[in-house]
Amino acid sequence: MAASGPLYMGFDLSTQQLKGVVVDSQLKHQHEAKVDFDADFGEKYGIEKGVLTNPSEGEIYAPVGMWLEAVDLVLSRLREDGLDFSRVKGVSGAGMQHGTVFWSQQAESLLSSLDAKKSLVEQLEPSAHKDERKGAFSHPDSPNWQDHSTQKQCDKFDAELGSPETLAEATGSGAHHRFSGPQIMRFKSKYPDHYKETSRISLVSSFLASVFLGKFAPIDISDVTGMNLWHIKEGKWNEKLLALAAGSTEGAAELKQKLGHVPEDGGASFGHISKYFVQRYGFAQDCNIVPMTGDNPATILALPLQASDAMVSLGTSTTFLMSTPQYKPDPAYHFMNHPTTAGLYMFMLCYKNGGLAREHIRDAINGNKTDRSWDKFNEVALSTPPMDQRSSSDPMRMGLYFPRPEIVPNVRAGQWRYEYDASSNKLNQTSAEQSVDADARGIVESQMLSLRLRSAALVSGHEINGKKLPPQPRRVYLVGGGSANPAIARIIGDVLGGAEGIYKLDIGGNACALGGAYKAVWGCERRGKQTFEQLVEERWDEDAFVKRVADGYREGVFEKYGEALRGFEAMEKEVVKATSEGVHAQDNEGGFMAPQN
Ligand SMILES: Nc1ncnc2c1ncn2[C@@H]1O[C@H](COP(=O)(O)OP(=O)(O)O)[C@@H](O)[C@H]1O
Ligand SMILES: O=C(CO)[C@@H](O)[C@H](O)COP(=O)(O)O
Repeated sequence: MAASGPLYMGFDLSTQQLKGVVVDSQLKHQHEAKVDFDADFGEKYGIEKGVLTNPSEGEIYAPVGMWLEAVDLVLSRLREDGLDFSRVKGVSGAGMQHGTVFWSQQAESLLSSLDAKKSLVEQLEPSAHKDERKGAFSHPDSPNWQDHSTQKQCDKFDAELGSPETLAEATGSGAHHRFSGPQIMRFKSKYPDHYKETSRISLVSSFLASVFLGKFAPIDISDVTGMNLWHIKEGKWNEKLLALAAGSTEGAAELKQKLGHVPEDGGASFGHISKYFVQRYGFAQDCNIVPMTGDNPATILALPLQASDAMVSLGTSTTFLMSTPQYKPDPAYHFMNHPTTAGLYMFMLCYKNGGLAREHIRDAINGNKTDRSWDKFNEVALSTPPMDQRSSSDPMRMGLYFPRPEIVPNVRAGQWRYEYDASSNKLNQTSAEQSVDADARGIVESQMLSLRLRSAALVSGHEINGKKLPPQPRRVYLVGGGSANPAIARIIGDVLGGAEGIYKLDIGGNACALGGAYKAVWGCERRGKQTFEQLVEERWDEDAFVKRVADGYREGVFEKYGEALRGFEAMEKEVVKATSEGVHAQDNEGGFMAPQN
């Protein structure tokens, strides 16, 4: 018997891939497909790890035409996977946060009159085909979240409302290089003609929603909080910050128009899918486009996350996510609107040196760049003792591994190694002459110590089998490409704890797209005021959807990392101070460093 019943589709347009996941009403996974930008388009667009770079200015960006090609390709791969598009009743998803897309004056008329016999890129971005016709974009590229060209603009954003603290209080974050407000400010001054020609500025998420909708889709209520332009508590654009980005008070009105209205409800359909997709792929005509959100907000929708749970997303970036009713902003981290539930917030830490920095150590351990296996990395990581401390009289060894300039803390690229004696609280910088093998455990410990340090105020104690445990997350859920790695999961449990353990979603590598698909289910099937959490809990199948992959809290080990935290915090302070004073031997601005053995 042919399968029936509605299906829901979620996308994840992130740094290195476009992924699509399809689920049914019961949240069960049905289909998935992906486009890998380097593998599928590396040569054509000249990208590496999904992006183009201009190191002299710290710019990192991606060609929008490539993403359009990816949309057609991922849909054709879903068709090859057997998807019956006529059953798809809702589409939602996510885009990497902060990135902006600049639409031209003729964009909406092009979007609404697409010919189903031709590809999206041919019609919307003809210049990607060396065609001189005007396309739908006033600028061909979208700044990527790894871009770090906006220090000057960030200084102005931090000062505009009085201090980084007041900016964070208003917008949920201090100024960050990648945030859309500082990026738009720089774009306007670098490309004044392109800015003038822009009819609409989308985020990556609302760009993707616009393509499916066939007209401009509004910016999402959660993703808008990654711009440094939205006043979270007032629920509206901050006029002073708009004027700063646009260069004048009159400019603020024009910018507000280019950004458009932001609806409060993350679940209300924007309308039906564009006829291009109905004719080309056979989507149902009444398929709804439900607001697409940022990749991290979508990730927290992939499971019924409780307030005391943490998610660690091991993608290109490493991010730490919690859903919380508390709003306690600070320039060191981010608070964002929850994508579905008013009154909840998403707490986030985001590191630029995540997956690529771990790969960098993996390649050094493997001794060559062609062997991409994680086996040796995992083997040495698990055979190295916590903090590389072989006996209690040895100092702890720790380091910072930043092949690219880092966000948390804001320092330029470099690699530093230290020894820390916890009993005397003494910290010494050591030379880079250490065996690279110790770096496998070292880099994961370093990343996790940073997360533990900064999330300490949000976690609380738990009682397990009548025993009181120190403050830590109840569960840690791992998602993103790196969640497939058991050694990394083990070390994460050692450092972060996790009263009930470390868990992984069944399709953890696709959690973000999955969260997007669940959002589509909620947008289309919610009853009255049913919240996203209520709907997901009602349909959640714990045994099928999540797996416990490692122990969390281990008595003794967790406490040892607690001691290491003091040294880690001091090390970071020393590195930040030294780099800001320019006293720094081993750094390397911009690109990747040569392995240091
Ligand atoms: N077995 C593994 N161990 C560690 N890292 C892995 C493993 N498999 C994939 N990765 C990492 O996952 C990253 C991609 O994750 P993904 O979530 O798909 O990225 P993004 O969403 O940023 O495009 C790669 O950079 C790679 O380093
Ligand atoms: O900048 C951030 C969050 O603030 C990044 O998390 C991006 O949203 C992209 O992440 P990947 O999914 O590509 O790692």
